[in-house]
Amino acid sequence: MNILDKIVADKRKEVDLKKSLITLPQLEASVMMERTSISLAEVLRKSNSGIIAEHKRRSPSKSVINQSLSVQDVAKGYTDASASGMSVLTDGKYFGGSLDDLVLARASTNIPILRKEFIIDEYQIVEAKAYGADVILLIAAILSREEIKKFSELAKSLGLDVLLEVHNEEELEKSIMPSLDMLGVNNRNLKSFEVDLDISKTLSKKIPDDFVKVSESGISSVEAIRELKEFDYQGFLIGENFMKTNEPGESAKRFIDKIIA
Ligand SMILES: O=C(O)c1ccccc1NCC(=O)[C@H](O)[C@H](O)COP(=O)(O)O
Repeated sequence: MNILDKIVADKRKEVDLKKSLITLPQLEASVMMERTSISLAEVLRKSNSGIIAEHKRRSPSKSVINQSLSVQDVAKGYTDASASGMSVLTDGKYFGGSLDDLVLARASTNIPILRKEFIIDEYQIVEAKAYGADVILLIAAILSREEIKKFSELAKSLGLDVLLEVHNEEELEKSIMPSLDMLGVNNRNLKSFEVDLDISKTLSKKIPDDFVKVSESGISSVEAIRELKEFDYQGFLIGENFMKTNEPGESAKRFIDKIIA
């Protein structure tokens, strides 16, 4: 079984357990359900940098990245750096994240927050809203077209933006639909962990102009951003490059300042 299949199998068990502990009506009672979400797609359309800075403690490809920082400090740092958005990993087993991280990030910043999660059930979308996210991620590699449609339409009905992630042409063709806001190309193969920025460059031509294009993973230089901008990317999801430092906010600030200089 590859790592992605393992993550999804664990996620199914986790979601089933959660559903038995916290019911949908209980989730829907969260004050956050009334909050007006901020559109990351709109922010990216107007942004000069397009950086979506990620809070990432560890990962299957790198094990430990940074376990010592508070998510509040990281969120404040990314906000001071003028990041366009923040991505918060909420998976515990493989990434060391949690829904607490999402709530704490929400309490520390007003920039749009992406719940970075392996979404396989509508329950997790309501959860994303209830815990303060503005955007959800849907990963084409683990969802059918019907699921992408059902999940993205639910997210839109809750006022959330949808970032749909693909890694190849087949996933892209299966996924295009009007209920998506952003098309993300993951440069990392989630089964082999191989990273190649050319994946973003190759797929860009196939993404219709109606969607904001986001390039994800393996980005560590301003030169790479400049090249990706030539391929019409407006969003850039960066995790490890910032989180591996002692001050992710400062690191993001220097990076963003260089882009907009
Ligand atoms: O990062 C991983 O090792 C990973 C492995 C399996 C599934 C997903 C994974 N990462 C999730 C992400 O998409 C990245 O955290 C995000 O794009 C930022 O990537 P990076 O800048 O390379 O940290």
